[in-house]
Amino acid sequence: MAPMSDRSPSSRPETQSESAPHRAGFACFVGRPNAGKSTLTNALVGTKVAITSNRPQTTRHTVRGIVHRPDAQLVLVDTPGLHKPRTLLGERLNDVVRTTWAEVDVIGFCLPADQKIGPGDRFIAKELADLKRTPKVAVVTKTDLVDSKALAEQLLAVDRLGRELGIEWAEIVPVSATAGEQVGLLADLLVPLLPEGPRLYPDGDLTDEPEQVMVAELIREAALEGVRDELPHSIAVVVEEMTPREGRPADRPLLDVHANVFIERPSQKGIVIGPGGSRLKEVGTRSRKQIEALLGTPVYLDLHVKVAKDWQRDPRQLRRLGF
Ligand SMILES: Nc1nc2c(ncn2[C@@H]2O[C@H](COP(=O)(O)OP(=O)(O)OP(=O)(O)O)[C@@H](O)[C@H]2O)c(=O)[nH]1
Repeated sequence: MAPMSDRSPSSRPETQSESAPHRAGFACFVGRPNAGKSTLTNALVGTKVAITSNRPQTTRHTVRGIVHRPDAQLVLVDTPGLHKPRTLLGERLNDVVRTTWAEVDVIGFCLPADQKIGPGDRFIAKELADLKRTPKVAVVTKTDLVDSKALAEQLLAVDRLGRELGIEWAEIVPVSATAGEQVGLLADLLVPLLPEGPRLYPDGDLTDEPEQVMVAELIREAALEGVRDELPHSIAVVVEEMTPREGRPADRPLLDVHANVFIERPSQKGIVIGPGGSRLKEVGTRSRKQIEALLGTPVYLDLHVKVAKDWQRDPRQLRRLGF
């Protein structure tokens, strides 16, 4: 195994970027729900682009974050978790995941340091083993949650898993995205696995996800906070309109955002709206702040809760909701 080399971003000679060929390509993080994929994407990119939550399976859209370096451009594709499909939506999500895996230049397999490797991890690892050509980096996440002994054991367990399933890890890297530990090193190790080539996106781009989709994701994230476990899959958010308010002075702009929160059944309405509308108000306040931070402008957010009956099972509804 080749974990934890002592290379660090600061130890790289400045001149290397001039002599080494420029590399550019795509990487995606896979792993079971809650493995820390979105948080890691954000830490690498340095700004909030993917949606994190302490609830599983919140990442719906393929959100790309882009790491710009003098020597490379690393485009991160954040996929939903692969899981046992129970609905049409579940099947579509799994298709999205597999298609993404086959297209990227390198896959980062995220395994949390604080949890034993379980059936969920093995399920994904077996799928990875079938993808012979794509280099795979095992990323042991959340290292801040364990001591060094437990971390060492986890690194060995990951090594064993690879050997057992015939996966040759290009690297095994422990990171903590929240503490910012080894995040730069991970980028250093991913870059050499990318093909040589010019940059794929202009400098400064952080994501090519349309703003409306990111705004919808932020609202969805806020709407999922603190609700019952079964509700997450029943919520979809569509931003209907985002327009600058007319007649505002140039130094005090306001962006009007109109969004619909779709649920599957009328009985779920109460959960989302809360007593006297209190919950929805909270969701609005929380997501508005995030949207303002994302877009850098004050926002007026208008949220409506609507019932789209059994939207997860209806192909027509799925298309309308952006799946
Ligand atoms: N302590 C600690 N917590 C972390 C770290 N990375 C992620 N988390 C937490 O783990 C939870 C899940 O993180 P996410 O990044 O949303 O996980 P994910 O793999 O993208 O999850 P899905 O979207 O459900 O597939 C969140 O509560 C994060 O705050 C880390 O490095 N340290």
